[in-house]
Amino acid sequence: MKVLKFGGTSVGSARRMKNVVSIISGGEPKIVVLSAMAGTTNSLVDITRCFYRKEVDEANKIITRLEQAYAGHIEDLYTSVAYKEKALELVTERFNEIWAFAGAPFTVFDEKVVLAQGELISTGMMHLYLQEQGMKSALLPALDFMRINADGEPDMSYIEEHLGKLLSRFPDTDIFITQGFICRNAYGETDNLQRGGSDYSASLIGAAIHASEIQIWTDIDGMHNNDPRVVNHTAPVRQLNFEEAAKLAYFGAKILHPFCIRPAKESNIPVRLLNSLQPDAPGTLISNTAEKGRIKAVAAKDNIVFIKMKSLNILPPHKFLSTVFDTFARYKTAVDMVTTSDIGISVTTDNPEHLQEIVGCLEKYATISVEKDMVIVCVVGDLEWQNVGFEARIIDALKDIPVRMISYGGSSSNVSLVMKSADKTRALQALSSRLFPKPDETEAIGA
Ligand SMILES: Nc1ncnc2c1ncn2[C@@H]1O[C@H](COP(=O)(O)OP(=O)(O)O)[C@@H](O)[C@H]1O
Ligand SMILES: N[C@@H](CC(=O)OP(=O)(O)O)C(=O)O
Repeated sequence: MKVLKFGGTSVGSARRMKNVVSIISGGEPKIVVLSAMAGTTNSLVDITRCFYRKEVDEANKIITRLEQAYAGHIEDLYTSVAYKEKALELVTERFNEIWAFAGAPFTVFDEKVVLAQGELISTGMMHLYLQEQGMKSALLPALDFMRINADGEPDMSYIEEHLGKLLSRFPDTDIFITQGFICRNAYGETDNLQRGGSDYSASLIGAAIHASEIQIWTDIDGMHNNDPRVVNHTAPVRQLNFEEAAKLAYFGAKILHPFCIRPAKESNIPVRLLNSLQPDAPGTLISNTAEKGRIKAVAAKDNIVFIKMKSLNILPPHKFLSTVFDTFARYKTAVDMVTTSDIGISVTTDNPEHLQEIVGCLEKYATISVEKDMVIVCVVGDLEWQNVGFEARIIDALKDIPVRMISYGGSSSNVSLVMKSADKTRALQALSSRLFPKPDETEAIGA
């Protein structure tokens, strides 16, 4: 069985939904994971903000606009009056759930319920459309099997058991539709896997059912060798190993959710990134096959804070390092990159929530400077240290750009560099020109 995930852009209109149906019809049995229609979750986030601020009129406006948009989608998607009515009933029920919060005290639990509506609507609409087309499908409610534990980690044994039971109820069905993104937490409340989390849902489902392949269908022909929103003439990378893909996702390649690779890697299930607008394009295959000696791609992670700590020599060097890391750990603040010297340590984080407290604790032992609006630019590929030359090419590409910190050696699949956000575009373009000189192929190291 395969798992096919279609993102918000792939189900973003009636036409796009019909296109998804042409992709999922026929072939072997599959679980189809859908995101909310494009823009819906952002609108739901806006609605929750209004609810928190008690801006009922503004919330009403956004809800009404969204509800009208769905009325239009229903008109475009279904042919018969009977199915249009059924769909309208389904969508109205979901919107009533949202309306019920207007004007009432609003909590974080309510927020999760509002955010869940987008995926509940898109999957309900798809299921009805398949019925109208005479195609047999089953709707698997993600809230009945997708669960995270008290630490926010997926509860794999629960997912396996409950998904298995649900699937066994439909022995003659080949198309199963389910929601991405949404789940229940350890207390049984509606929760989610964080923004963009439908990829993660697909990968967890794939691992739970030991799928033969996980396909992530989006609006671009696979992972490109640089961010296509920033750089012109990027090209798809045909093959990545799990580690390279995980690094790119973690360091900002938006096409994949950062957590999505781990379950697939642990179960050794290939992940294919495909374009729902060009279903025959080969896309990118992510597996444990490594291609030797190639720089594969560049990605950038925004909103990074750079923290430089110069020791006041109050603590011995070994104690200084452990005190720094203990302090970050106490405030549950992960660091992305670290460099040390004889007198100090520099780190980066994407989580500034407790930065003031952390700096307050460490100021007794170090002179600290904090720089915001930084970016991590990450070059990914087979960068084994014996493959001489790759560092020189990266540094050469960035020769005109001030680089705040460089990190290599923690893994041999990436070199990461910290710089100001204002220099990101220039840096990504320079790296593309130097590392991938031709638009349709990546360059071998040393070539
Ligand atoms: N390295 C990259 N390769 C491909 N796409 C990328 C990359 N970096 C950023 N993107 C962006 O990711 C987008 C697809 O991800 P996303 O918007 O989450 O899709 P979906 O709506 O299908 O979930 C692409 O349209 C592209 O602009
Ligand atoms: N709808 C959710 C989950 C998701 O993964 O969406 P997409 O696949 O469109 O990035 C979000 O917008 O965060």
